[in-house]
Amino acid sequence: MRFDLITLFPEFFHSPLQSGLIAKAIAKGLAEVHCTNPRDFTCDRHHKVDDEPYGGGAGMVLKPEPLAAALESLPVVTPRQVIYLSPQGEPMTQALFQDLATSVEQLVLVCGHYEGIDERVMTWIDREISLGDFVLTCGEIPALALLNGVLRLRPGTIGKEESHRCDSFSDGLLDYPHYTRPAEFRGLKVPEVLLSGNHGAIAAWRRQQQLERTRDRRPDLYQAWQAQQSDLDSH
Ligand SMILES: Nc1nonc1C(=O)NC1CCNCC1
Repeated sequence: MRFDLITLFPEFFHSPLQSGLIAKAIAKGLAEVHCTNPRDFTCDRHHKVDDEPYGGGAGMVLKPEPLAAALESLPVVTPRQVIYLSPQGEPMTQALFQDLATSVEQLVLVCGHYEGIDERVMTWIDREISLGDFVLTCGEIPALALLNGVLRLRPGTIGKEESHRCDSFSDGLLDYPHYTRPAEFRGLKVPEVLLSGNHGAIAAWRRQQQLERTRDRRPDLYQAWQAQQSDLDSH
């Protein structure tokens, strides 16, 4: 899988792509990551990538020429999607990551800055995606989150030490609590059932924990899960 990051700050990605499972996946050749800086596609002596907004107002807007030139400079690997990261996009979910991990071989991620990009650049964009309903200083953080979440789902990225099982969102519920040695820590004990060796009881306890946590913390997810269950029960 090829990731192309359109970014004014390629150095932002150096460290996070050099550690952990993502670095291992890249080293194993499961993915290649390329950064392209729109500033390299400017023609003026100041290498201008942004300008004042038409219609006035605060802030700056990323100019269309450098972004379009950067996008057009990329090799094309199909199937591909060109994604603009912005708060106006569809929200990132595990289902969206699953979709991208299984449907494309190239992901181009355009990282926004300032007030945003000139709307005419949307001509080159397939999909707008948001990390969440908040505003950051840069689109690189959402781009990194998306790269991480999608590459994690590609075969070979996570081994037996971590399974996609914990993608509890994939079954619509939050994850259950986890414990490891020691059995007692500062007077805090591990739930007895987890020490029982009774795999049926352990599975039932974990499922119950998922349901209770989702009900208490994310009523929106819980409601959707209940609706999904009633659909399944009625078929
Ligand atoms: N939330 C977000 N999901 O994707 N991008 C997001 C974001 O906040 N981008 C910033 C918006 C203001 N300009 C700099 C980039």
